[in-house]
Amino acid sequence: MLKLFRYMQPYRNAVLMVLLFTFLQCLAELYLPTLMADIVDIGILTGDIPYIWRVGGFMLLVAALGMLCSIAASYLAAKAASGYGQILRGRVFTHVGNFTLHEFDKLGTASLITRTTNDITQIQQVTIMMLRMMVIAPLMCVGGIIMAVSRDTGLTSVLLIVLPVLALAIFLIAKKGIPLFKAIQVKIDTLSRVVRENLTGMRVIRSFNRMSHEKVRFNDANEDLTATSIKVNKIMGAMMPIMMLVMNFATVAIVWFGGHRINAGHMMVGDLMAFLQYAMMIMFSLIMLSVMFVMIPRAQASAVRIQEVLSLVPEIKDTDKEPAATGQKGVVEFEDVTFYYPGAEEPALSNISFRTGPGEITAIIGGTGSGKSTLISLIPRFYDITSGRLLVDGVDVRDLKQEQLRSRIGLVPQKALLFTGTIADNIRYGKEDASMEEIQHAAEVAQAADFISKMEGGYEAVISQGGSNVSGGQKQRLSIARALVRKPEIYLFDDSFSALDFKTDAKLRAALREETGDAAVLIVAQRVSTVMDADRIIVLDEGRVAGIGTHAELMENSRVYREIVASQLSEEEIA
Ligand SMILES: Nc1ncnc2c1ncn2[C@@H]1O[C@H](COP(=O)(O)OP(=O)(O)OP(=O)(O)O)[C@@H](O)[C@H]1O
Repeated sequence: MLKLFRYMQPYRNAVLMVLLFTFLQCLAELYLPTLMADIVDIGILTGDIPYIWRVGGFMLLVAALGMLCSIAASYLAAKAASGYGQILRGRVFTHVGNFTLHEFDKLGTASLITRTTNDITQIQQVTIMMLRMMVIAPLMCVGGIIMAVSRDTGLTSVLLIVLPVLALAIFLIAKKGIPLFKAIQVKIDTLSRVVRENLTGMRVIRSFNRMSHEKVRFNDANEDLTATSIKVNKIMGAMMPIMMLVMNFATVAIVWFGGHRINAGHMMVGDLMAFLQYAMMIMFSLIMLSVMFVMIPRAQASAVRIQEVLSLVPEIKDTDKEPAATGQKGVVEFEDVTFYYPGAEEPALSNISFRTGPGEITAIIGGTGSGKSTLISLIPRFYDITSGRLLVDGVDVRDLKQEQLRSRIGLVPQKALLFTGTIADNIRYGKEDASMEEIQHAAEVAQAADFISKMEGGYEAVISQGGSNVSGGQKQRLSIARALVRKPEIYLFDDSFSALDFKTDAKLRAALREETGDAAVLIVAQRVSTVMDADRIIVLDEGRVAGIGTHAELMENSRVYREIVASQLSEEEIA
């Protein structure tokens, strides 16, 4: 947690002010019982009314100052902790933005969401408490002991018995509670994962009638979290009565022994009253310390999870080099590229070599799991290749800044994803400053203009979360328009025509050929009809190139390609 505190730097002054105000508040509170003892022992016993008024007035002043310090400290602590939370959230969000897909896989999306929200809130709340209690508890404890001893040394023997008992009780409670607090965080992760899968997979769950199964899964996670929370609350609930019991015993003991000492003339009534208050302060400060010892490990568990995210170094880093201009545009070259997914034993791609130039369409076809999407994801450097060379415009992709590289690419992913906002906003996502004409043109080429004009509001029609109010094919066409509006040098279509009917698919490809001009186009497809007129077709089989050439060439030389064609033609004929 201390490591994370460095992000509090901008609030350093506020923190110092909190510590100062809290310190002053403690001094005021420690002074009050002494003033009260003076009123009783001097003012009341001698009947000195002006003295009572004078010291009483001073007491009010000290109390008011203490209160003002307390308010100021609370306000500044809340402000500093909230700002700290904001900074932490921002840091985590930005850092996660640099992650490669591998790091996402490692931590899990659900866990990353919990870490950015719940864990940081936890740290934020504990920081508010810590800022205040860190000063109050030790100061009240030590100050209280000094003041109590100064009032009556004889009575302190009661404290010598009570305080160790209290400390032991606190230790036992904390020992039981701390592991449970750590467990809670992990259980919240599990619950959010179940909720997330349920909400995103609602259609599948319903269509397979798995509602009851999912309910059981949710209930298990929910009950597990509840059971642990109840356990923690039981322990915390027991803490207060135990503390109160010890404190009440201490009060009785102090009054009893104090009474005897007053009778014997060793002590005055005011001193006993002040002593009682100091004893309370000491005990309360111990309780405060115990709360801190319980809360800090809890926040510590959260801090470790945040630190884990922040210390994860993205595998793909930007180069410092400025690549020499090659004069090439719209060229992608694979030179003997082999790629293993992190931790995988078998390569997903082996010895891939091909070159696609400006104005050329290269299609990639192959069975499921043959490595088509993997090949496409290497070009924008979602993953780094294991061996060989991958060149874009004649430069190794590792020698280009990621932003530089990606600004040349228009990617249409396999799973079309839209963002909440209007249709125009979603297309403009590809090019921030796109004019309305450019947006409309992109939509026309993507064969989306027709259905957009039929929607209420046209380009201003609102897309709901995740694009649930448009069909799969419409979603695909909008994500194609988003890539087109960018006018990139390299188009990557990852199985982006699968949800389109044959007619729309053909119309779209014809329009694309005109639109893409000098750009390199890579199309991953399952349908032979989609790839037939490409300049080059790469047939992938279990991560290896099983043939490269035009449709006619492959029909002659490639057994795998002929098998794919044969299987699809017969399927279409059957249909
Ligand atoms: N994130 C990943 N981590 C580890 N292995 C992966 C990952 N993604 C894909 N793979 C593996 O890599 C291989 C190629 O997957 P890829 O998604 O590239 O196939 P594909 O040809 O695009 O398949 P499809 O047509 O079904 O989309 C598969 O065996 C798959 O299990």
